[in-house]
Amino acid sequence: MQTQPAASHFINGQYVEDTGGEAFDVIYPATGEVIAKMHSATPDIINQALDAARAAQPAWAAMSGTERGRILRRAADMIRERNHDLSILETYDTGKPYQETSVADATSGADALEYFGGLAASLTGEHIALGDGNWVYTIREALGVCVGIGAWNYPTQIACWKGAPALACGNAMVFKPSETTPLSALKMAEILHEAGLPAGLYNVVQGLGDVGAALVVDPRVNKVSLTGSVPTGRKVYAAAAAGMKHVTMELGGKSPLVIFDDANLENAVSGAIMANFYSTGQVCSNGTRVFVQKGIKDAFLKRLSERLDNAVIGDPMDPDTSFGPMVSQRQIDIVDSYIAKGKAEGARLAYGGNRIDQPGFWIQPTVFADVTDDMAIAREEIFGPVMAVLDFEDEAEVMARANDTEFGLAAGVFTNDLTRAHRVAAGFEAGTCYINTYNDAPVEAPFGGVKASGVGRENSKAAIEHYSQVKSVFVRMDDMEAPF
Ligand SMILES: NC(=O)C1=CN([C@@H]2O[C@H](COP(=O)(O)OP(=O)(O)OC[C@H]3O[C@@H](n4cnc5c(N)ncnc54)[C@H](O)[C@@H]3O)[C@@H](O)[C@H]2O)C=CC1
Repeated sequence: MQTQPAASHFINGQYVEDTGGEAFDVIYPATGEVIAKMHSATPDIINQALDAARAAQPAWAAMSGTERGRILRRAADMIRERNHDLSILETYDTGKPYQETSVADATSGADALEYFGGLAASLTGEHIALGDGNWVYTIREALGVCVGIGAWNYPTQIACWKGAPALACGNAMVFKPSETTPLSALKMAEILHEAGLPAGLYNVVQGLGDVGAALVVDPRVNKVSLTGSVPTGRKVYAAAAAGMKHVTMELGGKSPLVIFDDANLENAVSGAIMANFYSTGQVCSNGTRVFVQKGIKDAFLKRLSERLDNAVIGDPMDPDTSFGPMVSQRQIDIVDSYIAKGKAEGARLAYGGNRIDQPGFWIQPTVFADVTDDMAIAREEIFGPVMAVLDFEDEAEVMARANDTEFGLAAGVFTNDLTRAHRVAAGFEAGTCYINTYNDAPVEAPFGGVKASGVGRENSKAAIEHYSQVKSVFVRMDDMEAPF
């Protein structure tokens, strides 16, 4: 497959290069090979993208929602038709197994375009009757130019989860992918324009944090949506606040997964696997603090080890492979350092813990048992395949411990006690909760965090609120009065 794109950026409906920008390599995580060479956006490229977005947006907002939606839904169909090639590209970009990318990346992007394309025609204001025959009507308006900044774990999905609601509401988008995974957003831009999106409405510019920072502070930008870490989120939120811009912050987490001893053990083990090892643990909502009630601790750890033995670790392009490499040298080094900390702090290594000796960024699925709340592996986001298993005795104790974190992205519970399940979900300080399941993220449901994990919601009708604003128009039918 040709992994080198025609150029680094996609602006005003076409590929654009500027070799004056800092060069960086794209690496296939499974082998460490360079698969593309890119250039970071120069100030001129950033200017071109924002000017194009600014120029194209008013006419797009003036189109009917039905027309806008038709283009998004056409793009969704094209993504599905090309799912195989897009999934291979995503595997090259991220290292995630084709078994995953073929069902969870381009397809999830298509879901977003289909969903928001469907909603576009239904975005209306309301009529509000006042006394004496006077009234107000509201108009749901686009914000203008939205900037999207992506993380490296779900590059296609993030490009679409931000682009689809933005475009459906009549905005233009300038998207900056993570410098680690810059390839697939370009394909999304290509497809959107092939589907009929007018030039200038979905632009992609490449670069590191400085390019993101330049976009955030630009006065031509009305909204910023970031998927990234909490430290980056704090910087971006503060910079956007100075310009009073709208924000969506999808940030990191250290989510709790609570398994009571009445749970279906096999399902609970499946939940813990999905909450820790899918995408080699590189999922923001992962339930990496697994609280297991003492009565089933030994059975849980035994069954978990047996199930982990079934992981197929190998060539990510092989459809049988179910566990791939980490995304980068930097990320595997972070994970390694946390494994060392876990050992040093006295946690018991119950599974894995070693790098796999081959080119690329390979590490075993890793489980620590006997973890306590104060350990670094129980407090900090690792963003890799490291599960921390903590013991607990009763519900009140585990709820206090589960919520004792600065994060609040997600939380899960496995139990067969119906009332307890809902009581626990109500008590979690988290934006996204799961009962007897984990890490589902369908486009129909709101997704996002509380506390340090974020602001705003992606997906669902809730996202519309974050990509549009309401104008109130007061209409007087009788005579206007004034004091003098
Ligand atoms: N809540 C969510 O929906 C998700 C959150 N994440 C979080 O993302 C993190 C991993 O992704 P990374 O790419 O390492 O995160 P990161 O925070 O290092 O980078 C995210 C993006 O922000 C850009 N950036 C960095 N500094 C910036 C600045 N000062 N101004 C503007 N942009 C800047 C980067 O170039 C990148 O595109 C994890 O913490 C993870 O939890 C990842 C996926 C989903």
